[in-house]
Amino acid sequence: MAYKHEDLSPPLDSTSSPPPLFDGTTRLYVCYTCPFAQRVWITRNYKGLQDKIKLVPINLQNRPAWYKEKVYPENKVPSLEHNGKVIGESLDLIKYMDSNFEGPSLFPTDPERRKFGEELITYTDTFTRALYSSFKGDAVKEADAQFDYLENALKKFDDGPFFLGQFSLVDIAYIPFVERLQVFLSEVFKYDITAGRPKLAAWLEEINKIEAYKVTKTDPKELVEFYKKRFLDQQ
Ligand SMILES: N[C@@H](CCC(=O)N[C@@H](CS)C(=O)NCC(=O)O)C(=O)O
Repeated sequence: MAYKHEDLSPPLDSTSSPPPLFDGTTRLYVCYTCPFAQRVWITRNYKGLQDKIKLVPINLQNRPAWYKEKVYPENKVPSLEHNGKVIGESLDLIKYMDSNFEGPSLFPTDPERRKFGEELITYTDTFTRALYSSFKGDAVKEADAQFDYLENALKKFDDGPFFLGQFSLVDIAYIPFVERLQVFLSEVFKYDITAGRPKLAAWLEEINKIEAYKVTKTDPKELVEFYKKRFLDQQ
């Protein structure tokens, strides 16, 4: 099926009125640069749900008050307004979206693959925490350990370039963070995450061909600047 492109609307800020909440429309609240929101945005796109799930971008720097008050008291993105309820947490949301909406399935039925997939999805928190907390310490050593872990995981099923062979929720859980870490580690630490890791290199090459993901990418220059300020206190 051909990918359905859409125009992205500008983010809503403190001056914007809320959408007509709980009118039966399914809405995915995101921030275009948030890696957690990106997971759910990719899932929506890959399943071809552009017409069924309306994307509502929020400006997190200048947040509309109604978002916390009327939509999601946690005041974070992503969140999904569906069937009169609002739910959050990106890893729960990608599973929820895969199970409750039409479109290609993003999790295999084979028990061995499912078990490994769950393990890898759970590991994303360890992976990101270890790397993000290493930037002021031994970032290279931590990057070696964490990207070796991914390289080994990619060796498990060889009937496709993705973690469970075919493209799945596991790839979606990791790619927003790998996208950011790849540019940041390369720019700041001169560290190439794909050097000596052919599986990871092939994974990135294939994932970058997927339109549903490509349209969600953040400008690498913007990422590096933001990460420098956020993690290295550099202006
Ligand atoms: N555990 C959450 C994390 C979501 C999250 O931290 N999102 C950030 C943006 S990248 C956010 O909304 N931050 C706003 C805030 O914490 O006030 C998930 O997986 O969805």
